[in-house]
Amino acid sequence: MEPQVNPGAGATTKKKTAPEQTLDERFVYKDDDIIDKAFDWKQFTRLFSYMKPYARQMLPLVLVMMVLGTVTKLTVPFLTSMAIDKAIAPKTGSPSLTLLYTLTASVVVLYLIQWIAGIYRIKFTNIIGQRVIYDLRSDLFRHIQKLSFNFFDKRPAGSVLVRVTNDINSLQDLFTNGVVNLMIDCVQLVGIMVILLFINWKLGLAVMVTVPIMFFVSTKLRQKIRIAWQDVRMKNSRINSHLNESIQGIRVTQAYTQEQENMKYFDAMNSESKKSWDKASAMNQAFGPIIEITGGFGTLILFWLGAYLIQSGELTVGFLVAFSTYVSNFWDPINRLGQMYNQLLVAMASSERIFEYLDEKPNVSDKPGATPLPTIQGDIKFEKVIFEYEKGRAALKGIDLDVKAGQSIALVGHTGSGKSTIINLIGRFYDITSGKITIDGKDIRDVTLDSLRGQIGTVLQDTFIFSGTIRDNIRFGRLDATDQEVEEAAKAVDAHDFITKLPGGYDTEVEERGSALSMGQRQLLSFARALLADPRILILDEATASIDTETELKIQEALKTLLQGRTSFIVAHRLSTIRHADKIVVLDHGEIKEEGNHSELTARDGVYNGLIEAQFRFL
Ligand SMILES: Nc1ncnc2c1ncn2[C@@H]1O[C@H](COP(=O)(O)OP(=O)(O)OP(=O)(O)O)[C@@H](O)[C@H]1O
Repeated sequence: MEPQVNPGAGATTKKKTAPEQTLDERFVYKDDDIIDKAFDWKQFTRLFSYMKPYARQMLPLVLVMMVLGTVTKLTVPFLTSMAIDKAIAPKTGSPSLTLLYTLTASVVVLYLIQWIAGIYRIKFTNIIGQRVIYDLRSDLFRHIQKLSFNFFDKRPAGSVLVRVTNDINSLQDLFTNGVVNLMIDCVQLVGIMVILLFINWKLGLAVMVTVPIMFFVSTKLRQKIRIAWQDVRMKNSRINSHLNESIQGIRVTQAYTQEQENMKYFDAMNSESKKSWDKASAMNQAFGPIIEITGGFGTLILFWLGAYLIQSGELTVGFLVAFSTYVSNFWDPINRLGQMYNQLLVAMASSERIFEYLDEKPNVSDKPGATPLPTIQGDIKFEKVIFEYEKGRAALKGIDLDVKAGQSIALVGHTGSGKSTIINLIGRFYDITSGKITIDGKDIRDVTLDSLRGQIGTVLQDTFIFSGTIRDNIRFGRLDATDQEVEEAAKAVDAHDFITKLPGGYDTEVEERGSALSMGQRQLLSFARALLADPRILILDEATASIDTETELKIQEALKTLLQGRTSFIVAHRLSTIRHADKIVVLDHGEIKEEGNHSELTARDGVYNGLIEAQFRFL
């Protein structure tokens, strides 16, 4: 059977065994594109409010250039008609070469002005466009950075990326060319209409009969073309998602020899993309001839009626030539207006997606009147804390915990028992559903987020290394730290040795996510980073991956340095860490089952003992 690609979100969820499953059921990518979107004034004004800061300064210049360009353009056919009627074939008297030269020279000057006005118009509009896009992109990035974990839980990174890149880019055209072209076309259209009616109203009206037809054809057909191209974009976006996933998961794919299977799906998507591209491009090709035929119909009327009017003496040959030039200048703006309208609708869809993110409120934020948290001593208390990621499914079911300043707490429990949830709540990355968490007696919801998180150091299991130098990565803990402080922190956690052995020492550039460093090295770097930040509370999600004994010992020593004098919560995976903790909290399905230090808990022969036995029986 031909593999089918998924029709987007909402693909069947019926349970099937693997052999029955089609590829479209295996890979489900949420389609992010709004295919068709009606024009919305409110959104349009909001979008254009981004132009406001630059409009006063730049728009008058653009308008002057635009008027200059249009007036010169519309004057040329008039001079041509004069050249024919007055200089080349005058009704009375002989042809005048002097007049012809003068008119030709004037036309050259007009073209020159038109050209210069065009250059400056494009320059100024580009400046406006680029600044608007810059502001929009910054706003969106600034806002996304403030959004809560909850927002990112629900959205794949790819879809967020597409909004910051593709959707913003699709507005670029509108701001750089679209708006100004729209104004130029409107001015030109009105100008030409007035001139046509002025030269000969009968001929003018006759030619304009084709305008509504032309406008209708142009708008309708363009709409179809736009939807076809949107479809192409959507198919390509699915290819991107699959590509992204395939590259990220390439190690697993190769380890399980799933390359063929992935290829089949990719081929199916690729051919769907090609099909939709063929369709869109065929429509595009049909557009030109249809517009030309409609235009030809207008020209036919023009020459047929024009010839008649010349015979009856109501029109001169020169004016007929000028008329035909105006008419051909007439189709372009009409044609472009249809295009512009469609461009506007595409922009509407993009801006809707951008504004949806901009309007998204972080669900964890400073409450009105929140005060900065004074320097923390380190007492932490959980009182009857209940937390649900999703309504009705409690991840923590009434946690009571009393931690004294300087104590180290090891959180243990089976997978999914709520260990990571507890540490996420201390930094208020999620707000609790009910109960209370206090630090030094202050409810963490009453203090500002910055002052709270600024005093908590976090070391996650999957240490995130940013692209940049080793030094930059350590300094991420405290941006104003001196080079010496960076090195002291590295020495304290025993990372100095391996860093100095790297080709560039502290200035070695690490690739994105630090893939060139070993797990243990990355851990040590993150310890140095946390030590530099010198937080009163330390949260540590211990790495699960096993490392060699030597590094293990180094990490244990580094950990001791790091934990000294701080209140710490460790999601512990190593027996040595657990043993040294002041208090071990054993979690089970979101509840605390046991609490105490290692010797107390082992003496009890309860859940802890069973857990230790199951996890560390190989030790
Ligand atoms: N972002 C999330 N959205 C919805 N549910 C979540 C989310 N994160 C965790 N959960 C659920 O909350 C419960 C507790 O998860 P948590 O990550 O705290 O467990 P854990 O003890 O840290 O597990 P592990 O040892 O595997 O890391 C689990 O049932 C999990 O499915």
